[in-house]
Amino acid sequence: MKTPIELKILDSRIGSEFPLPAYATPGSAGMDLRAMLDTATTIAPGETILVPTGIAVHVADPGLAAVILPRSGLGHKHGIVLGNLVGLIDSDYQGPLMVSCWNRGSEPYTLQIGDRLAQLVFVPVVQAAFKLVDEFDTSLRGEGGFGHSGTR
Ligand SMILES: O=c1ccn([C@H]2C[C@H](O)[C@@H](COP(=O)(O)OP(=O)(O)OP(=O)(O)O)O2)c(=O)[nH]1
Ligand SMILES: [Mg+2]
Repeated sequence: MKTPIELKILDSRIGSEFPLPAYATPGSAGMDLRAMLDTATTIAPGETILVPTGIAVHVADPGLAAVILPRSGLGHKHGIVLGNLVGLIDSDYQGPLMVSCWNRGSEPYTLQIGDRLAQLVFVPVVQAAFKLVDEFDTSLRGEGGFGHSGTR
């Protein structure tokens, strides 16, 4: 049972020349987002560009969010990842979905119009209400962190 999410097409090439984002397989967690550029665009090593996806989504439910994640093939083979590492889409955001695209590699990379460059994953969210305390109940870990347990 899939959760309905409102989507607006902002670029008419989506839904005609290029399909709407969709799950590639029944078990897919992410839907690929496309680079809705005006022209093929080369990203120089170290450069970051903001790429429109041609859509807007309104998640609406504060118990949900969407995250934009890199595609593993692009990231591993070509160094094409996200300038913000992970994009977080708030449930009340209604603007265009944008992908910050960072070439962390050592070769220029050319994005063609409509290329699938990142993926969108919907996730549950818990909004917390802080409760001020002076002391925490003792836990097994306590204040140990940042590798204090070693690597073996
Ligand atoms: O990769 C991304 C990340 C964010 N957004 C949109 C949706 C998100 O809800 C909004 C704000 O993102 P965020 O809160 O991460 O950015 P900010 O720098 O804190 O901006 P703001 O002050 O608008 O919250 O920008 C995108 O389109 N793509
Ligand atoms: Mg913010």
